[in-house]
Amino acid sequence: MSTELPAFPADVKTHPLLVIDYQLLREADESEIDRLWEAATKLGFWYLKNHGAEEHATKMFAMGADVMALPLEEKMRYEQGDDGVSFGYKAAGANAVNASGELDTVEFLNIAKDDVLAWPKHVRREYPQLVGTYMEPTIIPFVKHSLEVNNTILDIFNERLGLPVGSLRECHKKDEFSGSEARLIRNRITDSTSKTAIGAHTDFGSLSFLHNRLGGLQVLPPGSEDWQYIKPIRNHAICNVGDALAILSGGILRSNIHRVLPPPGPQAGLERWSLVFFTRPGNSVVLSPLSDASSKIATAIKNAPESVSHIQGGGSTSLEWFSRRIRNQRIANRKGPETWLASRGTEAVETSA
Ligand SMILES: O=C(O)CCC(=O)C(=O)O
Ligand SMILES: [Fe+2]
Repeated sequence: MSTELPAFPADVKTHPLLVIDYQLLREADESEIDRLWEAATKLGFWYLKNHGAEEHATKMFAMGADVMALPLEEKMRYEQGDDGVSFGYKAAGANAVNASGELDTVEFLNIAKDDVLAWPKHVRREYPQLVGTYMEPTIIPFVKHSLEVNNTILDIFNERLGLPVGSLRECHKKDEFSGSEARLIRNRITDSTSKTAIGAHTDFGSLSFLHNRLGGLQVLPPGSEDWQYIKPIRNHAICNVGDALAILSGGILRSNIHRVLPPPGPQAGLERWSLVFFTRPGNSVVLSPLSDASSKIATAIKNAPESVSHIQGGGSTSLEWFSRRIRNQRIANRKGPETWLASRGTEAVETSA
């Protein structure tokens, strides 16, 4: 993909994020860890620099361009289906973006971390053959690096949450099947500059490691009525906390609602590509606050206002949580606005209020 993209417009309001230096996190720099903690607990989004994944991401975008150029008929042979499984291809228009059932405009390719780590075996599903040619040079290095970055951050949160060493790692075991996946996203040029590409949502899992080249991502900051753009910054990833970690931490870590629109200003009219690695808990992990393991989490739950009771997760397993959310956003499963509501995670209370 060309790096000569038009700049993000200067006259569009953006929401600033703290810039966290991954190398400093690795060196256990206390003041950097303080800043990460502030970002993760207040908004739940931050920029990450010096993360070492930039080259891997560039190669992933090239892989994505190649694979997405396959005929639709070929991609549809690997479609994710309507049963609440994410892995595989998702065509544009297969998901709702809101309760009235408007259609999304993005296509995805979701590659399971379990298939990547087991390669050349397929343990979760098959992908277009072309994907296989990119496994060793491109996909495996990207996924391994992304896991390393997210695990480093999980270990920091583990300590700050006062959990026994390794508790969060135990919830995200490398060898347990999970919903963890790499996602390549293409938003084709549409004739609208305002049509929602991905509807408002919180991420389903624990940590998302996102690579953006063009604008379009927006957050609804806590207490705000206005959606605000997150400006892509070269060589900076965007990281955010998802529902699973918000629930496990008793709401101390924030899973913030976000959405994607077509790129703004002079970037409008360009195809938008993005890339995410999602770290999600092992399928068997029960999504409930880890109150028994941490007095900080127990206190957070005790003091939580009634309005955030959704943060308790309801005790479903990670697999159930994840499947429910995916299944109910599929337009093929839509019965009415209730289907959209059934796809909601920790954003439910805030958005329906
Ligand atoms: O494309 C983006 O910038 C964000 C994608 C996203 O929010 C998601 O896939 O969950
Ligand atoms: Fe997201």
